[in-house]
Amino acid sequence: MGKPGPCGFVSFLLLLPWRPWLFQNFWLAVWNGACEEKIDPMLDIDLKKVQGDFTVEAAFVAKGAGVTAMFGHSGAGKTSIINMIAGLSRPDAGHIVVNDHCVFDGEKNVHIPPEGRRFGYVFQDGRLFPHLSVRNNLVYGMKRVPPGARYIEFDQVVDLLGISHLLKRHPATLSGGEKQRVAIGRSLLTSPVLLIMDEPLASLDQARKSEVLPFIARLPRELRVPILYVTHSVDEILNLADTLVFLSNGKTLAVGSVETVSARDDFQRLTGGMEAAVVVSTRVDSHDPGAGLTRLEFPGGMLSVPLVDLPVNGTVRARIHPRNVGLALEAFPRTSFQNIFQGIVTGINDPCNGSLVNVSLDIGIPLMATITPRARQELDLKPGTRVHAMIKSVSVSLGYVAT
Ligand SMILES: Nc1ncnc2c1ncn2[C@@H]1O[C@H](COP(=O)(O)OP(=O)(O)OP(=O)(O)O)[C@@H](O)[C@H]1O
Repeated sequence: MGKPGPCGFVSFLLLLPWRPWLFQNFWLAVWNGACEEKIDPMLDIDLKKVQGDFTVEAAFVAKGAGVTAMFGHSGAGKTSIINMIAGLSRPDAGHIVVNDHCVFDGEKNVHIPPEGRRFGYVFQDGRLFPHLSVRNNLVYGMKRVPPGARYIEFDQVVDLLGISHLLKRHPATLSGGEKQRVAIGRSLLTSPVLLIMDEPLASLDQARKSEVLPFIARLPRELRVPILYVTHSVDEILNLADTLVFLSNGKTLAVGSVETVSARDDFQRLTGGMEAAVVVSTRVDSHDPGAGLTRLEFPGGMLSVPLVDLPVNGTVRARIHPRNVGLALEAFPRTSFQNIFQGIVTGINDPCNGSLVNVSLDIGIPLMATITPRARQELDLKPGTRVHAMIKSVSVSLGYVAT
């Protein structure tokens, strides 16, 4: 995100020789409910702040211990919102309630300072202490948490993140992915009520990203810690997010499931038109090793995909790219395509490289297909034309997808 965020300040806070009693006092204020308690939503955010020419007016509610991803163009207001949630800047109005603890309420003049919010942070660059071993980096924050307020244990975190073999090493000897896993562990061991992850994978190459993603995906379910995740990456959103908050010009344009929000035209435009994809939540129905296929069930039908190593009944997100969808006016009696569905054309766009055709399948899901202008002309496609959509391939988010 490129600008000073909570990171510098939090590193500074971590280095302060804090007194445990001071910590405890802040926490008691939080736990005792400094303002009216609200039950149920895990994250209930409503913020208004005018900063120069830019106004933030954002609100969203995310329930359950899942991953809430904030996504928006550069300058959409993600850092501004994170800074307010972290307590580094004070909103003009609104409220911030996390896990039924109110840390800001404009009307009641409640503003818990950052160090009293019990939030954990993970940033793009792990910010480990270079002079400390991995073990000592991990226990650094944990030692400052009163035992009664700890709900995450050392062994649990080390096992979950697969870092037991690294404990004696120093940060300089770790790979980028290992450093990030240790940084996540250090934050978790402060037993945070909310983990804020600000582009935590942005500095890693694709291989390292794929290494760390599954670990992040396990956190909400195995440790019951809610995560607020800021990213520019659609892949990370599709693999991790339960709730997607889509921001533009300081406002929340949409809040909801990844499937719903990512299907919006404005989201598709921002994420690159032809690279956009339809996302379908599915359940592993069965495997057929002989045929090399796995069958994924979704409300309305089945998708066959190349064999995936996932347990039956596991949930996965299937992502269907427009470039992998072909359209025909008639059914092919003999075809190698495994996934053919009937539907109706609902709209046609003309991006530079071809036509993007929106189709509403009879089984109730939308689909997009890329076809050449010539194919469009030959098929005489227009809204209302009935078509057979052939899905050539489906990307499956393996194993670590949020549910
Ligand atoms: N203190 C401030 N005073 C005035 N304007 C500000 C201030 N802080 C941020 N802005 C403006 O608010 C807008 C949103 O900035 P913000 O950093 O929150 O966006 P962002 O979504 O995090 O962007 P990026 O992804 O590029 O990091 C920008 O136009 C920025 O210039």
